[in-house]
Order: sequence, then structure tokens, then C-alpha cells
Amino acid sequence: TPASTSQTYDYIVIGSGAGGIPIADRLSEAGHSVLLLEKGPPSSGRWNGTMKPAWLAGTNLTRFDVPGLFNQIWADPTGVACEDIDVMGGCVLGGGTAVNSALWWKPHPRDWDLNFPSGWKNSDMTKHTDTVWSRIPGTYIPSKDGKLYLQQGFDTVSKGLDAAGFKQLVPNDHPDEKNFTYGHSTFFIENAERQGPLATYLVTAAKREKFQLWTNTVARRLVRTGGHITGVELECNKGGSVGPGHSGTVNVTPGTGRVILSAGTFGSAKVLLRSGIGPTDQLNIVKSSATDGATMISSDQWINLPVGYNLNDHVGTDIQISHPDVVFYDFYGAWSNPIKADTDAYLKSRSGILAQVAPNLGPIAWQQIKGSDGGIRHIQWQSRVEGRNKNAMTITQYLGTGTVSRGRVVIQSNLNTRVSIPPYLRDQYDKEAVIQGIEFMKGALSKVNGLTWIAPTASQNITAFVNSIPATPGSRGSNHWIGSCTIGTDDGRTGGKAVVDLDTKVYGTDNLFVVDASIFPGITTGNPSAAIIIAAERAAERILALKSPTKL
Ligand SMILES: Cc1cc2nc3c(=O)[nH]c(=O)nc-3n(C[C@H](O)[C@H](O)[C@H](O)COP(=O)(O)OP(=O)(O)OC[C@H]3O[C@@H](n4cnc5c(N)ncnc54)[C@H](O)[C@@H]3O)c2cc1C
Repeated sequence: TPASTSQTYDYIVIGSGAGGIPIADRLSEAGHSVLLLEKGPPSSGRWNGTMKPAWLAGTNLTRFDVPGLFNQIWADPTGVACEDIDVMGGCVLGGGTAVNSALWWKPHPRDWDLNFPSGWKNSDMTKHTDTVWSRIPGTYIPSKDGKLYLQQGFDTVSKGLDAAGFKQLVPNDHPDEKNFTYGHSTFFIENAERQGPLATYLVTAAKREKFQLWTNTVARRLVRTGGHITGVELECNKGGSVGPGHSGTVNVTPGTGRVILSAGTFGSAKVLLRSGIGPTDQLNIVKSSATDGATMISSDQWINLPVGYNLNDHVGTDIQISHPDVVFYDFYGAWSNPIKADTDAYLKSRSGILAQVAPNLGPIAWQQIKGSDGGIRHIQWQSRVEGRNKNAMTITQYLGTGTVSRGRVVIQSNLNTRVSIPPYLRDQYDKEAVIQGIEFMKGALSKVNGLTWIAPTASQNITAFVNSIPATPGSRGSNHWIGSCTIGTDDGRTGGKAVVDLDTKVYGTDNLFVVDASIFPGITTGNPSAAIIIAAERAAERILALKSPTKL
């Protein structure tokens, strides 16, 4: 459908992920007309999604609703994963929050205090954290019968953690206790279904008359005069072959309208670059591209900002153990060849193993490592029952808050983005922390009777093991990408690192904002979706307080 040229919006929000849905809801709650654009198709059943295995036929559930079907993103990403980036990402309604493992953590205070500028410190975020938790409380017991299923993996790893002095707690009751602690993984699941922004913020937004959602609609680039955005050029995704979308140009309310980019770390960078905002080398690539070159905004209008730099992700390093007590469940099989008793339990009473997120997460543990550079780096250990044999568990070490290494994302001539500099272990002390952490965990788990090591092997030197794993997204990636449009007071037009100011407004523009993972200056301790939603709440507060049009 061509977009109407007469209908304008106070806010156009581009991208419906962890950042986009909450901010769209808050802006519409304040009485503004809001258009939320999503390039992907509907996902969960509530929003008329249709992708599902045979055993969900006749129900209002899709693959995105059932926690036990999370693994399907790896088995069949077609039509779900973003096709214009070289790493995994969800390009459906809900973005990452529709496809992820729903892990849900109250941020550690240091996630804000270490990484973020003034106005975005832990003390500024507490009330927003409370708001988010009142809407999305999360649970560590997803099954409605109140039971946890197949806990042998949890019990096995816990023995080692207990022996090493880790304290078990309910992690979200103690967000500031993330050193030598562990607990059950917590998920944004309710009624044994994926909840999160799709089931909360989007529901309240959609009830308002002045809110509209267009799926299957790509924001191609912004239409602007100098630093003032007047509208968004649209493309109907894949020519409309995936479902009804919109094309043409949609405009913001003249004079006062604003655009919020929430297209994710890669998506927001891409829209900016296509709109003539970014480093000159990148804008020249767009200028030379077959698709955009001839119609790109002229170079005297370009705004030179460090879009794409400061890219970061958790450094993921997998270790693997085996223990005869550990029991594997074939979540991949649950798609095409499920165990009837398990689908019955899920469908009839929202209970059983399929209420738990695949592939059966074990304990999540945290520790801080003090490096010889004096820096403190946070490690999150995330274990799951999956590996090279039926008794194996993979334990991923996520190196998070405190890392120094950063990477870069660039645009290519076909206008796909690519991680040109992976952000992993470019700093020797980041690597030191990874090695130290694995040495420690190896010692801890070796105290568990009957446990054997798969990776590293019992006799393998840990430094050699860590060096043997390439520092690439394929081997180290954690799907927790942040950076690319960093927030800060150091204006990127004059040599600073920041793309957006403390109101999340893009430097050099008067009505363009970025609200998603891309503004994070550094990585969080745990999986980041809750922190991104909290940041969106903070951004909504600041944006709503700004007078229009704001000064350049
Ligand atoms: C496989 C996987 C597992 C994960 N597991 C967890 C987990 O368990 N817990 C956790 O906290 N985090 C997890 N994450 C990370 C988390 O989901 C992301 O950090 C988060 O969703 C990022 O939020 P965002 O708003 O920045 O972007 P996204 O959520 O990616 O949303 C961006 C949205 O914008 C849309 N978009 C992009 N470009 C355009 C355009 N030009 N026009 C219109 N729409 C556009 C995309 O389709 C997408 O829907 C996981 C991620 C993945 C991929």
C-alpha cells in the first residue's frame, strides 16, 4: 500500500525490537500520534504470526511463543533472521525479543555507572528499572505447574560452583551481587509463553487510536533538509511478497514531528549511512552504490559522525564438560517429531519441558576478574545441556562489562552491513580475563565426581585453548551487539566518539533520535534486552521533556 502523503505523525519509530516497542508505547501514551515501522513480518500469535510446527496448528501460538522452540532460529532462520547483516539477528515484529532465549536480567549497577555518561547512571535508571519490572517481572520457573524439568545439568554444575564458594541466589533479587554468585536462569516468560515487549508495551500502544504499526515495511532512508528530518522513504519488503507492507514516503508532523531510529545496532547504522550521516568513507560507498548512489542526499549535506565504530558484543568462549548424570532433551526434535506427552502437557496445562527455553539452561554464574591492567571485567557463565555427546553440557563464558576491545561495522556496495573489525580480544587484558576465568572454572568443576572435560581437554593448556578459537563473530559471537551510534557528550562531528547526545538526539540534527542497543557505550554484565528496554524508558522521558524543535 502506498503511504498516504497527507497523513503525518508526531513520531515515526523505525524498528520494533527491544528499543522500538517500548519507546513507541511511551510516546503514544503521552498523547502523540506514533507510527511504528517494522521491516519484518508479524511473529507471535497475538500479532497474527503464522510460523509454527504442525502440533501448534489450530492454536493461536507460533514458534515465537513457545519457549521450547527457541532453537528453531538456528535450524531454520529463513524469513526470520535479518538478511542484510552477517551475524544473527531477528528481523520480525519484536526484533531480537521475538527470537531470543528470553533471558531477563536486572542490570548490575556497574552496567550504567561504568559505561554510561552523566544522566544515565544507575541512580538515574532505578525508577525505570522498577517500571520495566512492574510490566515484565520474569520468572525462573516457566512451567505453570511450578516445577523445573530435567535439572540434572543444573545440579551437576552447581556442585562445582558450591565447592568453589559461589553463593546461590535469585539473581534478579540481588542485581548488584554478581561476583561469586549463581542462580537459575530467569526468563521473560509468563503463562509459559514468551512475553516481553510484544505482550506488554505493544499491547497498550495498539489500543490507542493515534498509534499505528506497519509490518513488512522497510525504512529505506530519511528525507531531510540539513539537520531536519521531514519524512521516511519506505520500501515494501521484498516487493510485498512476504505480506502486506507500505511503500512511498511517510512524513512527520511539519515543524514538530520527530523520527526515532530503533533498528538495532546494525539497522540504525545502516539507515543513518543511507541518509548521509556517518564517516565519509562509508557515505562514499553508499554514493557509489547501484541502489542509492544516484538519489543519495548531496555531499554538502552530509553529517560526519563516527557511525559504526565502538561496536561491541560479549566475548563468547565455550567450554564443554560431560557427566553421566546429565540428561539431554532433543528440543530440535520438538519441531517435527515431538514427544506427545510433552506437547500435551504444554497445550493442555502450559506445563512441562517445552515451557522451558531450549536447550535447557543450567546455572548462570557470575564472577569479576581483576586484570593486571587494574581493570575489573565481569564474566557471566551460561550453561546449557547440549554438546558433543548425550551427557554433555556447554558452558559459555561471556566476558562483559569492563572489556576494552571494540570493533567496527561497515556498509558494503550492496548496502548490506558487515562486521569489518570483530570486537573480540583485541586487548591483551581482555584475553587475560578470559584465560583466568576458564582456569578458575576448570578448577571448580574438576571437583565434581565423574565429570570429564571435552573442551578444553583435561590436559590442554588454557592459553593455547583460548588462542585456538578464532576471534570472529562465528566463533565468539554472543548475539548481544551494541555500539555503532554511541551516546555521549563528546560530539562525534568534532573528533569525539558520540553519535547521539544525552537526549539520544543525533548530533547535527534537530529531530532525529536513536533508541536501541546501538547507543550503549559498553557491554552489560548479562544478556542485554532488559537494559535496552530500561534505556528506552529513560530516552522516552528525556525526549518527551524536549521542546520542539530543539536547537542544533
Ligand atoms: C539468537 C539471539 C538470542 C539472544 N538471546 C538473548 C537473551 O536470552 N536475553 C537477552 O537479553 N538478549 C538476548 N539477545 C539479544 C537481544 O535480543 C538484543 O540485544 C535486542 O533485541 C536488541 O534490541 P534493539 O532494539 O537494539 O534491536 P532489535 O531487537 O534487533 O530490533 C531491531 C528491529 O528493527 C527492525 N529493522 C531493522 N532495520 C529496519 C528498517 N530499515 N526499517 C524497518 N525496520 C527495521 C528489525 O527487523 C528489528 O525488528 C539475543 C539475540 C539473538 C539474535
